[in-house]
Amino acid sequence: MLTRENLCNAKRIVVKVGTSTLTHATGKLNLLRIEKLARELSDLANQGKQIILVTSGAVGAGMDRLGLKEKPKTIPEKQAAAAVGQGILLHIYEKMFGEYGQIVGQVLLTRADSVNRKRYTNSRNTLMALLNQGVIPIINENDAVSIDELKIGDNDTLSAMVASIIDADLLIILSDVEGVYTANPQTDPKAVLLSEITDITPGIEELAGGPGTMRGTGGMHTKIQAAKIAVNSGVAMVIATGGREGIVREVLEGNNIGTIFISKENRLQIRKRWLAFGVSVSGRVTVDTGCERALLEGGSSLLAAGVTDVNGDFEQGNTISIVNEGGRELARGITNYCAEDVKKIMGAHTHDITQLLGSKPYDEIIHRDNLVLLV
Ligand SMILES: Nc1ncnc2c1ncn2[C@@H]1O[C@H](COP(=O)(O)OP(=O)(O)O)[C@@H](O)[C@H]1O
Ligand SMILES: N[C@@H](CCC(=O)OP(=O)(O)O)C(=O)O
Repeated sequence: MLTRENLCNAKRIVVKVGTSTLTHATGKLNLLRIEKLARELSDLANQGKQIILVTSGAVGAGMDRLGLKEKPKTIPEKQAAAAVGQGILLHIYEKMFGEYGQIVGQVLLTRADSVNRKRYTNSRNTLMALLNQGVIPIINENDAVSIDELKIGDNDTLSAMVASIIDADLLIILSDVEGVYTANPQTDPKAVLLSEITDITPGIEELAGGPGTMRGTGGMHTKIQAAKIAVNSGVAMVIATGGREGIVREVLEGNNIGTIFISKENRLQIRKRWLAFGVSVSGRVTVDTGCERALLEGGSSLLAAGVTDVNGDFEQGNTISIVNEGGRELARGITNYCAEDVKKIMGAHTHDITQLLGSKPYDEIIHRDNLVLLV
């Protein structure tokens, strides 16, 4: 397990850099910063580390080239900006990494590449092949073509999914803020930096606000969601400022900077990681405390008797979240019943399902084999 003291042992490292770090307040690319990042990551690759860069900035770079002062409002306009900007970004990375003799390869992903298990495995194989040849994959969401339903939507989540897919040791998210504060430091001067988070409780999730600038996308909220994916996949995560030169090296030296999220000791099996994080969540069921205990401590399947509420319009076969009465997400899994049927059978005993629905195709709403615990 990685802690600050042994971060230097991280071998496979995903670094995510946000638009707020890659651009100036003018909206133009911060070339000096990109150059320094390329130099630092190339040097780490020279040391034998396997580095993956997840970069935002396509929409920002495209907006600048197209002379747009505000973020495009319609999806096609945003996609057009991304199409223009992605080329610019890659051209610059290719040039700057090339200065240090480092080969890079562009990989553009969408949710479709993880929803389907074959494509999930294929993405992993491609990335591993690049790493095995000493290439730094440069990843972004394929914004120009991804449709709403199959969008990952933000690169914090994308970077955590990538880290999960390739069994990374560490994910470093570089932003325009030092780490997670007790409140948004841009609006609350009394906010205090949290150095270490061992448990992502609902309280921690509540601290996280939206983006700091109109250039950023998800703010701290998506970074905390990303941390949930990372730690449950056995990947430690650090949020740190991308504004400081040498920041990645400092993190790896174990300096007390930014916020570290300690990963769970047991990495989920790959199928369970795919189930929990590759697929979109289509709805939510709330369970009572007895059911919570049975799931967490008893290794049980989810039965109708423990369900107290249903949200969302999910179908049989969709992935749904199981939350406790305090709203904490306990698990995710593939449901055997659609939302309408769960509403009819919630609170009922298994032997009453036939009477309530006219048939009972399954005893459990989610079978244990198709369920992943997240706490
Ligand atoms: N609790 C918090 N701690 C730190 N930053 C926060 C918090 N809540 C909201 N934020 C905001 O999140 C911003 C970083 O996210 P974002 O603007 O999306 O940047 P990026 O482009 O790096 O993803 C910070 O600048 C800050 O304004
Ligand atoms: N894929 C988009 C970035 C999405 C995103 O999450 O942006 P950010 O919050 O700046 O990391 C782009 O390249 O513009």
